[in-house]
Amino acid sequence: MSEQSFQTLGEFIIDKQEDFMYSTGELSRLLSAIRLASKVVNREVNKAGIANIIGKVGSENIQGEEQQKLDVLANEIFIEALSQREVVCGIASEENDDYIEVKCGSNAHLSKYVVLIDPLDGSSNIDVNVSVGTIFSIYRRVTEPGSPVGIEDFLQKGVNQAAAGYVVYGSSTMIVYTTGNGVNGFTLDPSLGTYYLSHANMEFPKTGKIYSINEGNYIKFPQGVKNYIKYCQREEDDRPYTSRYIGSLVSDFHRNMIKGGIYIYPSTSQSPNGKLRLLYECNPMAFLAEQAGGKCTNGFERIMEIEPTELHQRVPFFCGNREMVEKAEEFMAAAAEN
Ligand SMILES: O=P(O)(O)OC[C@H]1O[C@](O)(COP(=O)(O)O)[C@@H](O)[C@@H]1O
Ligand SMILES: [Mg+2]
Ligand SMILES: [Mg+2]
Repeated sequence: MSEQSFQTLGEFIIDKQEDFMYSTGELSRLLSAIRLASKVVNREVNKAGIANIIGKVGSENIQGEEQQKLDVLANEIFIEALSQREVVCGIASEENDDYIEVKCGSNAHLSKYVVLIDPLDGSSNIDVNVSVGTIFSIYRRVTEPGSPVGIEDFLQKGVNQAAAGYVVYGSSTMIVYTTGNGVNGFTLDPSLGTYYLSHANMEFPKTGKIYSINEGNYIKFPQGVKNYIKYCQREEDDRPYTSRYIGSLVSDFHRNMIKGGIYIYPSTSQSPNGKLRLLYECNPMAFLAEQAGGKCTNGFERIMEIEPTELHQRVPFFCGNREMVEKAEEFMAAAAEN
């Protein structure tokens, strides 16, 4: 089938507008702004080695992480694309200490959407040409359109997300997103600069055989996680499972959603809340996982039911095939009893 017979992302966004009774097209324009920004970032990622955008900028973000040049560049590209189109009234990003109130353009403050982004996910892989990503989460504001944006517009439970998704900049570049009606994936044809629907109605396969965790931290893991890893490695039934860990959440999640698996970033003795950020990493991946028939918890409770208290708060993260996450939870509960 030649590409012109595939549905484009632009066509899909318009078609799906009908899913929303009183749609104003605002969410469609917002998704289109993300589509555009992802193409610009894709171009930069592809030529990173020759465009002097490899390496560190020499500054740290609020989480004390050294910022990579591509972290900062991707952040600027997404913020500009979103704020120039009056489609959002506020933006929060991993690379910005505080949220940004979008003022440019006369009507931005009238927009009913806020966006939370991880502009470049998997930063440790940028310099070594391993796939990285972008993660986004979209909410309707809780404050009145026209009034100043407030932190409460961002500190919403994941269950309130209007849409969420990621871009994976890998051997091919894809956008995968949901608006609560299933998960769809689109592949970029760089020669035309067009995304095509290549993965309709994505779902976790019934069973999974892959576990993804940074075993280098094994000694610091909770006993429940150590026991689950041993369970995955035991030679019985359909095990041992295969260990796969890219070190980019987007890429590890994408592979596990297609092949079947579980990704875990647990608490450690050093960081009791693990590493991943609730609002712009865990909630969007949880929305996608649940829409694809999977499950996502902090080892005990549903990620999307966690009440956020801070913009950059971290949570332990267990995400993937439903039965694999439930098995991991069994080990966490059993260890918690001891
Ligand atoms: O190197 P570690 O500790 O295993 O952490 C890897 C994890 O950290 C992350 O890189 C954090 O995301 P950022 O790169 O956006 O900060 C995830 O993508 C990845 O899964
Ligand atoms: Mg990240
Ligand atoms: Mg990041």
